[in-house]
Amino acid sequence: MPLSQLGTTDVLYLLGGAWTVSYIVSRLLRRGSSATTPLLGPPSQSWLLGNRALAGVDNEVPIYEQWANQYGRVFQIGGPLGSSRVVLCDPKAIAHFYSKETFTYVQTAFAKIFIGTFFGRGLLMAEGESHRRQRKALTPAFSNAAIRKLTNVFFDSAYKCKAIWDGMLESHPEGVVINVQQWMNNIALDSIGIAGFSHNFGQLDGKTSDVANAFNSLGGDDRNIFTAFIFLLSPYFPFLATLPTKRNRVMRKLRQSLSNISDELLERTRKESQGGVEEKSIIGLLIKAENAKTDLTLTQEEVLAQMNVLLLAGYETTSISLTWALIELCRFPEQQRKLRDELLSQFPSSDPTWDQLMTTIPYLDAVVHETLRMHPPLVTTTRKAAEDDVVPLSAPIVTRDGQTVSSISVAKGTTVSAPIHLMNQAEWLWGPNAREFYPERWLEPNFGEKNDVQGHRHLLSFVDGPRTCLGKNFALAEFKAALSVIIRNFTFEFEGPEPKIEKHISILPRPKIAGQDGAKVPLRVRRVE
Ligand code: HEM
Repeated sequence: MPLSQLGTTDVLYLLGGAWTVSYIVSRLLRRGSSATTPLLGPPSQSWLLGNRALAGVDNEVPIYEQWANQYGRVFQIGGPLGSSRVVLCDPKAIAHFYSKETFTYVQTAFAKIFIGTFFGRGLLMAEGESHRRQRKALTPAFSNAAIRKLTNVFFDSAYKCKAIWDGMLESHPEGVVINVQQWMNNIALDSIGIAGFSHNFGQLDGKTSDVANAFNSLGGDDRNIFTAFIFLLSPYFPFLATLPTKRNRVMRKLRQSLSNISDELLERTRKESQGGVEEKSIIGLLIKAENAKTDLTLTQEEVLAQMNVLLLAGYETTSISLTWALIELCRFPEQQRKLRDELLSQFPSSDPTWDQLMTTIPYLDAVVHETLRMHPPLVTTTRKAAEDDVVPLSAPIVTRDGQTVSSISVAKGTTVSAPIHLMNQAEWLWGPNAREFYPERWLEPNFGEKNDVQGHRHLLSFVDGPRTCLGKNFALAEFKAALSVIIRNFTFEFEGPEPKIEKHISILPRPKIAGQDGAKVPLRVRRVE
């Protein structure tokens, strides 16, 4: 049934059910805890829907910045059904919040159930000691030495894409229009498959995989109210996940194909120990390390769940970032030329090594970080306080009852969030051109001087603390390798005047050119002559 055909009574029943569950859970969580400091914040338009200022907005940053300026660097927003969340925009408060992740600040109940049900009990949903143990087991597989060995996987994927585009352009010197988002997905999925767990999904060989289908399905390409409803409730009522809906069938196939891939990988690592080919993939290294120990730190189920974690954390994030880089380089042709000139002058006929990618191509580094600054794939971190906490501030704020405070109390059960996109683009941290794509800022001698945000290069795109992105070096190597091949060989332009870019709601928000059906970013691509 399409959403528009839902009656008012249906909607009220749905909301009533959701409210009852969330009310009971939040009462249970708050029992015996102290109170959160009363904070200023934008008014809610209604108890039922909360503050609606962010609903359907493509760019939330100016709204958050205005609230931070008006109410202080820590404020409160009303959510649906009388709920509220504390928003931290103060660098010291954010550093404290991230440092206490997995113990004091934990995934919200829904996020935990969602990740656990659909992607297994891996690192992303683990908390506290279990998270620490799993992270310790996984970390060596992401070392610089390990990523260095994987760099050719990223180049191979980019060159496969290049070969296909060359074919498409052979008899079209005027260029062809290509939906680049699809190709960045193909590069990212094949790369994470091979580098993550030695499996070629074959997206760049013209195959379609169950994994790509599952992501499209979760990403809302087949939205309908019935499947969406079953999907949203199935974490709470597991039998719903067994109903024969299209999405459940797709998810079953995803689990089955990942389980087959992990069996193959286990078989290969066994053969390797008897003198086969060296296993370089992240999960392959993990299995090898686990096999070498007498006391296993990860269960078999956890090893399989880490494959899902790599897919969930590493596929869309990288393809979205690559797509955004191409969009920005179309908006700014001068920057596109400058990047190509740098790459062609340093690497006219060879590819950079991993060390060169990481350290000696400054403008590529600037474009990559500027893209991650302007378009963090994850725009906010939202967590629940698992215990009472006191959050220190770098500058005092005035509370709702007129007190000036230099720290705030957060009661157990409170929802707290850090707006990654705002902290990456706030004028008070990045200067008056904060909301412009300007890679040159990364090359300025006094860059970052006034910015106290902790995180990779003052960005929160990879967050900070115990949950900081484990695949950061993998992601940066892949982003830089793929972009270097593509920009050296092709030019990109919008068809006609600069189009409006909208948000396509998927597992993570993706860019789309306004008016396109689905998450499409068609650009005119020409060969560099
Ligand atoms: C541009 C690309 C990427 C960005 C911006 C990014 C960003 C992030 C962010 C924000 C988190 C924290 C998630 C949370 O708190 O819920 C995270 C976690 C994680 N990322 Fe990435 N990521 C990227 C690519 C990758 C890649 C390619 C991999 C793996 C190959 C990866 C592996 C992970 C893992 C394993 C975690 C979980 C860490 C933990 O819970 O301890 N990421 N990433």
